[in-house]
Amino acid sequence: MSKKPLWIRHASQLVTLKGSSARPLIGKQMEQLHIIENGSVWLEDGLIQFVGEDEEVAEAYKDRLEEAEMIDATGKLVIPGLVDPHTHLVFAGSREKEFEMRLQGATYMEIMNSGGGIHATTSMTREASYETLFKESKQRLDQFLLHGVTTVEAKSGYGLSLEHEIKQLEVAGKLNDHHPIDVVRTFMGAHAVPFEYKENPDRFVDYVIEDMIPEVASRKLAEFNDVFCERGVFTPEQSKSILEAGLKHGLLPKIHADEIEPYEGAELAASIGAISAEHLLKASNKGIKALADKGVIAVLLPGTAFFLMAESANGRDMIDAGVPVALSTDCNPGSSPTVSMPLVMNLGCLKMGMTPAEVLTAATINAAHALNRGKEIGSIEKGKKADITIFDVPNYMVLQYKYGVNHVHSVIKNGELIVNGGRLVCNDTRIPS
Ligand SMILES: N=CN[C@@H](CCC(=O)O)C(=O)O
Ligand SMILES: [Zn+2]
Repeated sequence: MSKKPLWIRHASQLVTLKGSSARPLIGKQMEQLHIIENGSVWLEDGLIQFVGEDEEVAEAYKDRLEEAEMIDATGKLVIPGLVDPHTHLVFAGSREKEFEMRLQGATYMEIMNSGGGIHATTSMTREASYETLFKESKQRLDQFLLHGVTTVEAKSGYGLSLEHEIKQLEVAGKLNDHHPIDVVRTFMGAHAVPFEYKENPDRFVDYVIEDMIPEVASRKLAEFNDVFCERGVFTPEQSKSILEAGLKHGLLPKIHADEIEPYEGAELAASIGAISAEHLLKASNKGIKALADKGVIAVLLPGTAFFLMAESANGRDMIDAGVPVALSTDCNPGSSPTVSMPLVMNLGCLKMGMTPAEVLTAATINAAHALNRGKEIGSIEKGKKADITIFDVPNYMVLQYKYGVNHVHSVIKNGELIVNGGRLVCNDTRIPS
């Protein structure tokens, strides 16, 4: 943790998103960014200490101004560090051949059912050593940082056996310990039925419930429990038992729901009290209403829809129905091999009818709530972690308008400048190569 205070000054726009730490923003609230012009923030001891107009901060710290390292944000946009609440960060290998097959007409499920897809990455991840998994995943984390992200979720689910699920979760834990980005772990043993259980999927469900969940929970390897509820993967009944078993062991439920077909996944998320329902491309109106009624956060993944050449989830309708919406990359080797939250925000506007203000809310404070961290991150307010991203654009509208460009100028994590001028400042000994 830096001893010197950091003083960010003269932001053309400082987007604070203040007042939203208790619960995610819904409806019109998602447009209320609480912007300060000529904004300034004082960061010290890893926390945000003071937020205001430049003169206010200068006055408050007038006896200590000389002590601080100053960042001049003139002409720049300053926002809370981006939060990515749905990734499959830890995996080995890549699947570019499947990409080509899909371009030639094969579908995601056809590839998976013929032994590719999640199964292919499971084989590569099982075979990879701990060190290889760490190295490949760490490179992705560096890329996330360069795209302005300061917290990511990481799901397991490419091990599909206790030994290999634990290996993935341990790698994610080590990344959290050694990399500036905070890595929040989700157990997803129910990501697919592995080959060895193909003839008896219910036995695999029992294995997840009786062996995997208790071990993962007792070793505190994850905070959340997720399941791929989709026709041909896990049924709503199987998903329910897996999520209930997790709850009994203190793992909060998340769910991959209604991605390829309508399957009442959103309804299940609401009835079980999941913290979030994710994907939702095919969620029914009834399901969307249930999410709104129960305050379940919809984590939407427009990069996945784009990459699968499918129609995006209807973010506009969900916001209008009162569902709290968050955005995420879904970073994974099959359906969304991207690390770019800025691109995901662009797609939120272009493909889901969300406004530039709504996508910012969805990628910061609402994403923080989807990770049960609304009180610590996601807005620029006194007492929160000093996680901040600075873009080389004068306002938040330009960030969405000039799409396809990485506008990140600086990233500050826990009060330390980690990315400067668009480059990793690699004098940090916590980042092993
Ligand atoms: N849909 C299920 N799981 C991942 C994809 C995993 C993969 O294809 O490797 C997702 O969220 O998109
Ligand atoms: Zn996913």
